[in-house]
Amino acid sequence: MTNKPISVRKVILHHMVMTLKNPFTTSFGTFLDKEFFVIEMEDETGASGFGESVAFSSPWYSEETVETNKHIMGQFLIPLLLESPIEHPDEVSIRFKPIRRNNMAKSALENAVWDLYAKRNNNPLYKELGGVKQQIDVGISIGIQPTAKDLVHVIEEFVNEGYKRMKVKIKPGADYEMLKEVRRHFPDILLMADANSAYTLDDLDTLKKLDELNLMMIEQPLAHDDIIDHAKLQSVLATPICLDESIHSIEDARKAIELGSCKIINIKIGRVGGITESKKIHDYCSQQGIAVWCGGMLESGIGRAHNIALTTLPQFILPGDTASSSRYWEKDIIEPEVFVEKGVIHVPNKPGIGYDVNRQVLESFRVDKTVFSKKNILA
Ligand SMILES: O=C(O)CCC(=O)c1ccccc1C(=O)O
Ligand SMILES: [Mg+2]
Repeated sequence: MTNKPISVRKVILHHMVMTLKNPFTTSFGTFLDKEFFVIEMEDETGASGFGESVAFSSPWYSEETVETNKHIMGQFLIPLLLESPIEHPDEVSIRFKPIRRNNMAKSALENAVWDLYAKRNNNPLYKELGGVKQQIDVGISIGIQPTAKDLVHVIEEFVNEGYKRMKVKIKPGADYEMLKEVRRHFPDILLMADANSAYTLDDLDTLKKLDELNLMMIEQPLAHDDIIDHAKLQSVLATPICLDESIHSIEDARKAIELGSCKIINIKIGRVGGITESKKIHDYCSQQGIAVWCGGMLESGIGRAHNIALTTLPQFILPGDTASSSRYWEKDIIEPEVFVEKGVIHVPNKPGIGYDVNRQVLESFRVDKTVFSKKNILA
């Protein structure tokens, strides 16, 4: 396609705070709102690309936070982008290599470059990525509920809305009995559990009992940085293990697969440092016959749009966590909002991420704004 290199002229960090429609409880605690950055990146033609940082306000899921993202982007990554033109988005992760880890900060900026690149080519992002699906299947992730009865009630609602797969957060004390009740009410739904690292091998008896419930998978039962104990656990469980927190790169994926630590991988663009790395993991899993799906980080519409584009790749065999905007937000910052119909999202065919940013709504949830340009960086 085209190929003038992209000269990034300006990067704007829109610091956002959006209130979740419903509190979301994991094994670590309850979220009431989401704080993040919308990255707006302007090139030499005045075109803009958008990305979203997915780190949370506190470092419970990984070590990154909103504040560390700002520090790393502002002090280290943005200067590397303003320094010289970019031929292709795949170069961004190479340019960022001297900076260790901080994958969510890297991903937020790389995703904006991908959007900009696709827009300059007048092509939908999913086509730039080699996506093949016009529609994608989605499931939903359900926070820990006070009682089994509440959980059954919530699931019933989402079954009726047509979501293709129900994922339930679990933790010790809110696991087997609750899921058993769900299974009793819904013998046939695609059901899985996500522990966010709440167990150890000392909990083997509880984890083995979950095998009775015909779960599609159990996501990240053990430590966030482990692949060894997961391999031990997988060898005695019938239920497939899916890794989330433990996988930060294609190298991590390779090692986990070689060890037998999991049978499924949840790819989150932010966790692995961007779309380029996500594609590498996807391609590797495809060769190895490992199914993947796209996880979520309670994103606004911009992050959601990138997830949708990625999910059009063929090895995204299992429904992901990218539910409709209205599941999370009274009003999303994109136009149109992400809409799930009978468990399916129809992939937009407009250039770039395929959704427009609603400036008015964006500004209404913005608490701060920082502008980086060649001038103020190099001065
Ligand atoms: O609906 C979503 O965006 C995903 C919900 C979810 O499960 C989740 C939300 C926040 C942090 C981690 C996770 C996870 O997948 O572990
Ligand atoms: Mg998870």
